[in-house]
Amino acid sequence: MSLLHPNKPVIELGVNIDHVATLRNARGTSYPDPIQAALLAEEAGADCITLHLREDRRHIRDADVEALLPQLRTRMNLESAITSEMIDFALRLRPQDVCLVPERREEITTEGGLDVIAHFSQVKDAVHRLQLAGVRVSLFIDPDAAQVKAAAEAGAPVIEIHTGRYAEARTDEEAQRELDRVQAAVLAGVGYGLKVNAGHGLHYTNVQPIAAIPEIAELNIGHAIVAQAVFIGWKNAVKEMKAIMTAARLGIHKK
Ligand SMILES: CC(=O)[C@@H](O)[C@H](O)COP(=O)(O)O
Ligand SMILES: NCC(=O)COP(=O)(O)O
Repeated sequence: MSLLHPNKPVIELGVNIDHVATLRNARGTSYPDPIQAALLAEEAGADCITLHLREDRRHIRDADVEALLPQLRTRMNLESAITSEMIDFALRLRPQDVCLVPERREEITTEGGLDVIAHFSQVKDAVHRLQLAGVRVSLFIDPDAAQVKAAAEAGAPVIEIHTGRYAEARTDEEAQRELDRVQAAVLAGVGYGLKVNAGHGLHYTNVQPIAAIPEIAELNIGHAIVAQAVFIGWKNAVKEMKAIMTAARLGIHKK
C-alpha cells in the first residue's frame, strides 16, 4: 500500500472534461465552459485535467486546449490519436502529458486500447518526438501483457490500462475476470518500470476495486463525474470521486 505522504495523494484523479464540452456543443452555446469546469475541478481536488481532442472535434475543440493549458495549476493530460495532425498539435502546445489513444470516427466512445504491436514503428516515433519535446507520453492500452511489453519497448514511460471491458462486464464473474486482467497488466507495467494509470467507464461503485490496486498511480474519469454533477454539482462530484478512490486505496469500501 502507498505510504501516506503529506503532499502527495495516495492515488491521483485525472478529471476528463470531454463531456462538459459535449453539453456545450449540444446547443452551440458558450456554456457550460470546459475551461471553467477544469479550474473548478482542480479546486475540488483533481490532480490533473484530461481531455480528448478527437479528430472529429465532437466535444473538445482546439481552442479549448489552447485556452486551458496556460491556466491549469495542476497538469494537462491531452489524449490524442497518433495521426500527424494530432502529434503536430501536441508538439506545438507541449502539455505536461499526452496519452496516445486509438480513434475510429464511427465509435461512440473509445472502444479498445491502442494496438502498439500492430503500429509499433508509428507509436515509437510519436513517443520519441513527444518525449524529446519534454512531453511525458502515456499509451492507452488494453490489459494485455504483450501490449504492455510493446509499450515499454516503444519507450513510453507511462501506460494507461483501458478498463472498459471491466466496466461493461454484465456478471460478477465477468467483472472479476476483467479485474484480474487489469491487475495482471498493472503488475506487468510496474515490472517494466512504467507509471501505470487506468481509466474508461469507471463510476462511483466500480471504481473501488480498481482504486484498491496499490500499484495504480492515477485514474482518469470523466463521463461518470459529469453525470453525477447533474445531481450533486460539479465540485461535489469531483470531491466524491476523489474521496471514494482514496478510501478504496486505504481499504475502506463505500456502498
Ligand atoms: C480514451 C478515453 O477513454 C477517453 O477519452 C474516453 O474515450 C472519453 O471520451 P469519449 O467519451 O469521447 O470516448
Ligand atoms: N482515459 C479515460 C478517460 O479519460 C475518461 O474516460 P470516461 O470516464 O469518460 O469513460
